Amino acid sequence: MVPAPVRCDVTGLAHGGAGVARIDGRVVFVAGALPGETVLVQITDDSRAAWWRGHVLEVVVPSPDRTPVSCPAAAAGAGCCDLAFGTTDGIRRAKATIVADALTRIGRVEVPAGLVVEGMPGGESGHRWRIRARAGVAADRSALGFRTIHSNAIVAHRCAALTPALSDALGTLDPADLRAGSEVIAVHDDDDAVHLAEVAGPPSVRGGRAGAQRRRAQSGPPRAPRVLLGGPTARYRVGDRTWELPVAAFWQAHRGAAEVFARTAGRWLAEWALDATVWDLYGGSGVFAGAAIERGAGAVHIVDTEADALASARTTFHGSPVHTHRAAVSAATLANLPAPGIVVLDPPRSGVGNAVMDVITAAEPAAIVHVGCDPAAFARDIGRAIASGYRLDRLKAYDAFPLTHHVEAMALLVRP
Ligand SMILES: C[S@@+](CC[C@H](N)C(=O)[O-])C[C@H]1O[C@@H](n2cnc3c(N)ncnc32)[C@H](O)[C@@H]1O
Repeated sequence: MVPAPVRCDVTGLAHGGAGVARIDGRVVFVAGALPGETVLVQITDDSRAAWWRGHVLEVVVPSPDRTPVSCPAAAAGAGCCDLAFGTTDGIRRAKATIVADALTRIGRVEVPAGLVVEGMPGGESGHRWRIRARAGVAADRSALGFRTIHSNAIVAHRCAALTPALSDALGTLDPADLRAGSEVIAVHDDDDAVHLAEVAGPPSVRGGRAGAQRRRAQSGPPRAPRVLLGGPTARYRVGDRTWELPVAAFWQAHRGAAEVFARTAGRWLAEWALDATVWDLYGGSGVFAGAAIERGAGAVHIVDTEADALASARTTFHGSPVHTHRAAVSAATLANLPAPGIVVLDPPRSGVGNAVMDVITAAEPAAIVHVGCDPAAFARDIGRAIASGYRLDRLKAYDAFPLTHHVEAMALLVRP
């Protein structure tokens, strides 16, 4: 039986973007709610004893930070911009609380007072973003657009996070020319060029392994990216340095992100960088390697699993003391590197993990910079380093994914 709607007060925002409320002492994560609001909630998942999930049916008392939904695709149900119904300042305040709470609760870290989530150059939406976005192709190839939350249905509205040029380019595609289960990667690069490429969508959308095999037999999604517009590679710049990368390869989504993160890391590391050996772990094409080289590093070792990113780094850093290692970051990989003076970590959402953090702290670099896009994993890693004797010297958080619940945090850890 569907539970009756419940009225409740929302006290905070959880990592993941849902409002946090309590019903009879039980935590309820409420999608579509902002801190400070009173809402009528439809419970959608009451299967656990500790917490439930629900979504807003009606806002009874709105937060002063509530706005009309600023992303047309999100307003139509797409999962792209999940917090496009809040003011920039209000959402940033909530994200700062999420980062600080994670550090305190999970990392057991004393967080400096007044942590703010800083804005990025280029504004909150559309205009002048360098963005890499994925749009899905409907199973019956009738539509191209963004997937709705919790379903594979497609919403063919513009997403506010995309540059107008990207939205316009996506609008020129005829989904009937694409393959069912595909996704389109859209990139607006630093030459102002727009690139679109068709790639295979995630297995859940394609129907799992069996579905993928069946569709491949019926000319399913392409195995390698298929260029639809522009070229196979995109060009990105940080300072005077240029990278050329396949369109589907990783690059920071926000136009300002690579520059801002590299500048912050470079400033933080200046004290130790001269002639230092630097590990740039999860280093991709070497954005942080560039910051270290600029500060006079003696040698930089980039470790990453992606061949394309490392090939691009070798071209960009030709003639510089930058070495690439195609491997998963692990105790075994790190054992083969020369001892570091500095370590930079920019892992995927899962973070670094205790085992690798222990290897890094045991190598006793003077400074560690951690860049994390998942507050919980970031907090766990920072807490682990502090438990091994490091001190949190600097902490920053950036609104690198405006209109969404995502946030990027950076920490400098030093050996006292
Ligand atoms: C958040 S990106 C950062 C890339 C780079 N620092 C940048 O700013 O462009 C994370 C990187 O980790 C890499 N990666 C993911 N899992 C990995 C693993 N287990 N070992 C090494 N690299 C990994 C990905 O290929 C990706 O390049």
